[in-house]
Amino acid sequence: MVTIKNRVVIPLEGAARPPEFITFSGFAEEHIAIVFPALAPDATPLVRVHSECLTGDVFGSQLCDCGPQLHEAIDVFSREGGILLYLRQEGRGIGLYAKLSAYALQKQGLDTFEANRHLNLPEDARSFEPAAQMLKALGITRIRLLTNNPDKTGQLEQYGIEVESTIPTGVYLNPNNRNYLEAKVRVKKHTIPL
Ligand SMILES: Nc1nc2c(ncn2[C@@H]2O[C@H](COP(=O)(O)OP(=O)(O)OP(=O)(O)O)[C@@H](O)[C@H]2O)c(=O)[nH]1
Ligand SMILES: [Zn+2]
Repeated sequence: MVTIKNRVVIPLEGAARPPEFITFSGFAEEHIAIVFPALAPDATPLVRVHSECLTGDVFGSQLCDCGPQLHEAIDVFSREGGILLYLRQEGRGIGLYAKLSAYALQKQGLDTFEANRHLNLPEDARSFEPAAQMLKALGITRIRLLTNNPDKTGQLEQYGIEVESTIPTGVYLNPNNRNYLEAKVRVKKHTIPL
């Protein structure tokens, strides 16, 4: 059973009201929930389930859209409140080194999913069960979800979270991530209007 371990308030640059960073017991990875105080506490919570992307989240890589999606969530939640579940699932769960190997293959023409398979790894190794477990530990079973990925919505429902509505993120297209975004739409049916 996943339970809350600790809560600590951390002021963030640009966030008028500081969020709580929440740690958990019950899974191996160090997933965290970042809870921004809600303006309307009775409304269904707005949630972003974000998979770690060191290159995009920290360094602003243009090969994906993770960085701007993360910052969009932080901006919106800073204003309205919301819950950011930051999952330590680098590279769709295959890890950082494997993701960088997959990037090398993508430079040779494979798409993001073919590249994982070429490395004998799953196209997408993520389970979103920990996200559902974290929400339940926070006492939340009904959410509004910020995502373009239908698999996230489906898995959260499967693990007992009612997704009242799905809200798409912005479209963060640039010349370097077009192939990546097109593959997500073509293969995994992401709802990105390209
Ligand atoms: N293996 C691999 N992982 C990638 C690649 N590009 C980004 N990632 C990882 O993909 C994850 C983000 O997944 P996405 O499919 O972009 O988006 P999503 O989180 O499923 O869906 P959204 O909620 O709409 O953002 C992060 O863990 C990134 O590190 C890549 O080319 N190869
Ligand atoms: Zn990324």
